[in-house]
Amino acid sequence: MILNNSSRSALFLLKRSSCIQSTKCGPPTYFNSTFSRSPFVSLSTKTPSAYRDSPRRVSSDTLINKTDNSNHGTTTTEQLSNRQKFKQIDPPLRLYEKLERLGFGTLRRTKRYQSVRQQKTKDKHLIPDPEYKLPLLSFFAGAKTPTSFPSESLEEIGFVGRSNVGKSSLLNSLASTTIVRTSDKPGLTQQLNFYSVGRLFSMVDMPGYGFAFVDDDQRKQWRDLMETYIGERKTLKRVYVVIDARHGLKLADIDFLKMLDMKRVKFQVVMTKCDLQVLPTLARRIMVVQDDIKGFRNAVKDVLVVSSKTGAGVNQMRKEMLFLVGHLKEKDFYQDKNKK
Ligand SMILES: Nc1nc2c(ncn2[C@@H]2O[C@H](COP(=O)(O)OP(=O)(O)OP(=O)(O)O)[C@@H](O)[C@H]2O)c(=O)[nH]1
Ligand SMILES: [Mg+2]
Repeated sequence: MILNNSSRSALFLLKRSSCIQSTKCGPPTYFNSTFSRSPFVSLSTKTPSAYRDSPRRVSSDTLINKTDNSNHGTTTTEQLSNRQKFKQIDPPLRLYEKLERLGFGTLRRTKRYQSVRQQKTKDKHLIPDPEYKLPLLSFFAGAKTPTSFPSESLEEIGFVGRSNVGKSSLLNSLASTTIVRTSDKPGLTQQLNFYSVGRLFSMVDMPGYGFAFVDDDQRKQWRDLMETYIGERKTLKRVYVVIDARHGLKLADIDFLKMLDMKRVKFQVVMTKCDLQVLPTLARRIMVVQDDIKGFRNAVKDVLVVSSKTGAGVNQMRKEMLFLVGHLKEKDFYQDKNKK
């Protein structure tokens, strides 16, 4: 029998379907799935991004709910995966404006953000903040045990966070220097390092917590050292909890925040490495983090956003620090400098 092209492919499809249904070929996994994808759709032909967004990657609960007829095709918030929920967060326009002003890029030219752009062009009288500079940074003490803490004199600001999150780099960036040692390998800072900022105040760089590559004894020793310092230091004015903007607050961070709250130490979350996020994702991440810290009594509600690499947001952080240690007058700090 001579077959033309179309009857050949029809025969091929018929054979393939009977093969899938027969046990000889092994049970195809997607047959049990509630997701009704045609078994003949070749996954390899999909683009990576399409594959990423494919319902196959969504948790099974979501999948089941999505195909549930009782919902009449609608999907409620509870049925969405965390990733989908994250994408649905709609940050307010003023947050985008703030991030643009801090130097975190500009919004894409989409219809959705047109109103922000129009609003911006109307604001012709924007006066940027002056450039704040910190005096020379100098290392004056390193402490591996509480007995080697230097005597209390200047007010201190501590920097904590998970390993490799960018604490030491942030100190360098704030003080426009490179004297603090940094590394792309976690666990470089292994003691409390005290740096004086001229005669204004001191910054204390601390080891990272939640570091899986050091042994438990070492980790406990660092944790005890930090807890003792934070709990007993009278000159400690504020603790900056540095987190990676790509990850938000992790369990180790929450655990540390609980300890700070218990010791009634005022702390503020600083999101760094913000250059590695696109603007809408960064804005959403900020909203999630702000929501996460709502329950902490000693948390400063505003989250600081910086990039040590590009310097975005660093000037704003310097301004906050100078105000905190009393070197910036209240009227200069609170005055809305952006309006005439
Ligand atoms: N892209 C980018 N990379 C950063 C930023 N800040 C720090 N890094 C990089 O992150 C890595 C870790 O930086 P460190 O400052 O050593 O991190 P750390 O938190 O002090 O690490 P430990 O001392 O090990 O706890 C380095 O390779 C830095 O170059 C940032 O804002 N943007
Ligand atoms: Mg470090």
